[in-house]
Amino acid sequence: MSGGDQEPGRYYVGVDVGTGSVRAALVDQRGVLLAFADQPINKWEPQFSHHEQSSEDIWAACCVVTKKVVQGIDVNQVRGLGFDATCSLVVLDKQFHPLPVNLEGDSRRNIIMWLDHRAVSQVHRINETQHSVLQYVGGVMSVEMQAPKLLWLKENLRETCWDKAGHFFDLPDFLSWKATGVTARSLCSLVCKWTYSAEKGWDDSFWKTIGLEDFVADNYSKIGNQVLPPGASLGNGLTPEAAKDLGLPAGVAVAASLIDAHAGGLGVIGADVRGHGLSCEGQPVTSRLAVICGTSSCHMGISRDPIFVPGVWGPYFSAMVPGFWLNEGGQSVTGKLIDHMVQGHAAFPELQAKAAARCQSVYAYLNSHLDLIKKAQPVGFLTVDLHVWPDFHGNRSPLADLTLKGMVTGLKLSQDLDDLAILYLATVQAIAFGTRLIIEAMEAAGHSVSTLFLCGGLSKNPLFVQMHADITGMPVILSQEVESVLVGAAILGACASGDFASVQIYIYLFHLHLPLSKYL
Ligand SMILES: Nc1ncnc2c1ncn2[C@@H]1O[C@H](COP(=O)(O)OP(=O)(O)O)[C@@H](O)[C@H]1O
Ligand SMILES: O=C(CO)[C@H](O)[C@H](O)COP(=O)(O)O
Repeated sequence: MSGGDQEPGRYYVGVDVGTGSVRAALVDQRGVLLAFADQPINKWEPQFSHHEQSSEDIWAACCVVTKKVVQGIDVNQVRGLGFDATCSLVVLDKQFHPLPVNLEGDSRRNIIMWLDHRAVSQVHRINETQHSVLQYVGGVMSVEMQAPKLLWLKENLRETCWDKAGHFFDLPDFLSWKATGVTARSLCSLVCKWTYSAEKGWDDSFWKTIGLEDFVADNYSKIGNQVLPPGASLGNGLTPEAAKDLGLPAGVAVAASLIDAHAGGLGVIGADVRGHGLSCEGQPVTSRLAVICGTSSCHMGISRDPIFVPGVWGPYFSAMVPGFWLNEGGQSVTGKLIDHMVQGHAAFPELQAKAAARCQSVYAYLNSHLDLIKKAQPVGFLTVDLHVWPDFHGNRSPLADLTLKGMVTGLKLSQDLDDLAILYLATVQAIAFGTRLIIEAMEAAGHSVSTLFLCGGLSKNPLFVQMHADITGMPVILSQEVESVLVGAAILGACASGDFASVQIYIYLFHLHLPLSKYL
């Protein structure tokens, strides 16, 4: 296998579809990010706990950002394209047209988002079966996975959606289909969200037991009966139509996709830490925990042998790094919770005005305000009387209880900027304690974690990063390239191009050039 000495001028494009926006990056063969673009995407919440998006809207945003990042280069030098996305459920009819996932019959809204909690009754019934596939999702299926959502559609939208549906895609797989016309699914999405086993395939008895025997009868054609490892090249690459949409030549290699958290994990877990005096230098990759922190946080730990951690998703074989088992802990709302607490506070308009006057983000302003009011004390002491329980959207891990709610204790009548700053700090601390609980559960089951590698939007917040280091007692490493999720997506494109033989080899090549910063 030839290594990193490729001829110059080979580019890869990574596209990352998060909850709130779509991002793209142009990356060279050394893993250096050369151009970045982002674009917000629409979200609808027609009822409490119902969260929907539009696949057409998302594809249009993918096209906008891709065109932007390749501006100014010879597009014939783009060798590969990789997508990652949130694990939301996309529904199309037999002719691949969007179908409504809502009672209003609005077919533009054809995606049930990952954080949608409408299928509570369905997931309870699925868990009551105690079917053996549940062992591989931490013992309890999450309402955020696809089986309960599919059952909800069958039970609630039979005529308008279920009977007409021809294709149910995880969003990452929808994007690779849209780009290539190939309906093959990624092993990542099917293993992590659809109960597919990398070793045994689909389990007919599971789908029959939960009342979705329809899939078995048609040999899983609607949910995927061709499965490829992330990074595998799809069909003949970009179709002429998709190529025109994206501003790239037809035939550019397109990779089987990854879920966004997994792309982030791939983007950071192989980081080369040599020469930074870090305790993790020389330790196995299995001692690293990648924490991808955006709207939610996902905690990705890998192992050579399967480890069953109650309340932590997995173990999933080869779903992120080929040949390794993956456990995925998670907190359903982290960035979204911080935004909710800060934006809902009475002093938010004052904060916005003061931050704008200093040309700062509200979070940079709050961090400096905390520095001011803490005086000589460590910042953590500001919250001795104020505590937050962060499960405002249930607990994903390790309690795996969607019924849990959030809580704040220690509130006073005052509602000034100091109160807002301290509430913000307590929220960040609560999230970091949540990460600590997840690590403790993983360690009790057999993982041995020594270092955290953070990425995602929240890793740009120094207070968030510092609290994770303080509260877990572990060093936290950040890649200098903050858009690590996009690096992960570009790794897929590089793999599909054939320039590198495997995802594993490419992780190490890419990371040789990424300087690190650390929090202790
Ligand atoms: N520079 C920053 N400082 C503080 N918080 C940030 C910063 N950038 C993004 N965030 C927070 O990160 C979250 C979004 O992260 P992102 O990775 O973009 O999410 P997603 O992938 O879910 O769309 C938001 O809650 C946002 O407030
Ligand atoms: O369940 C997931 C990963 O397994 C979701 O895709 C994820 O939690 C949503 O990601 P983000 O917070 O980055 O938008």
